[in-house]
Amino acid sequence: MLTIRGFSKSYKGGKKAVHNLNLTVEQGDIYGFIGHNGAGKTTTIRAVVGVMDFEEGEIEIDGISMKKDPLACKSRIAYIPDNPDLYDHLTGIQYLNFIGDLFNVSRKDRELLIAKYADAFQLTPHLGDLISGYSHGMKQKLAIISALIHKPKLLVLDEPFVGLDPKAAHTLKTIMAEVCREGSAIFFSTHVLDTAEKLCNKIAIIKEGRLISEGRTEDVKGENSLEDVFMELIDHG
Ligand SMILES: Nc1ncnc2c1ncn2[C@@H]1O[C@H](COP(=O)(O)OP(=O)(O)OP(=O)(O)O)[C@@H](O)[C@H]1O
Repeated sequence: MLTIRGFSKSYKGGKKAVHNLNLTVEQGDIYGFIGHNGAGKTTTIRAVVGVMDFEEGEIEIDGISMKKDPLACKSRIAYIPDNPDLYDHLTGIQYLNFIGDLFNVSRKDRELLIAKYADAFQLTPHLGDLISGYSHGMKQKLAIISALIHKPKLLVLDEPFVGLDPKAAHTLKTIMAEVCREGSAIFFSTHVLDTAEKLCNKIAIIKEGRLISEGRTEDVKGENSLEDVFMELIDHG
């Protein structure tokens, strides 16, 4: 579903943020991408979803090259950045309908899925309110619902648990597992190692722009906790 081959990125005037990164996310995977602040997670994610140009390497979504056919790639992706910037002058439901229109979601599917996910995130009573009046967590929930209603093949989330209350975080974990069982794939960054350990079937650890461990969660962590392995690799890897 997602293949990254030999991806490198340098920012203008800056050092190399990511070096020769290779990884593969398959259908049904919940793939956790972890690393210290400044390790290169957001840089990689922005290239994967096609909002940042890159010169070195290849990124494919569902077998399609992001460089050659970015529109076809983006139609298969939903991306939730760490600080979603939504349209403040729309109400929640207007925003969801706007996204539904963009992705050609049928009226029937739209109504069913909005009702399902807005209820799960307890956002239904607020869908008629302007987004400008939403809290950070409510905006995060709305962004997540907007991503789910068009049933993306690949869901890419940057720090999705930041700003969510414990109930909403639990709801999101349940939904992430459900959509992957139904055939989507998820690639997400997180600093919440407990959650990554429990939720992800695959993990990649990035340090200073280089992958230092990658694979099935049980192979990456062995008999240890993911936190212990992460600390060891970050300090001595
Ligand atoms: N627009 C930019 N211009 C120059 N350098 C940048 C830019 N964005 C990121 N960087 C640098 O690239 C490196 C990787 O940053 P990135 O945002 O990808 O890290 P991250 O792993 O997402 O970190 P965090 O966990 O803090 O969000 C850092 O050294 C950062 O300073």
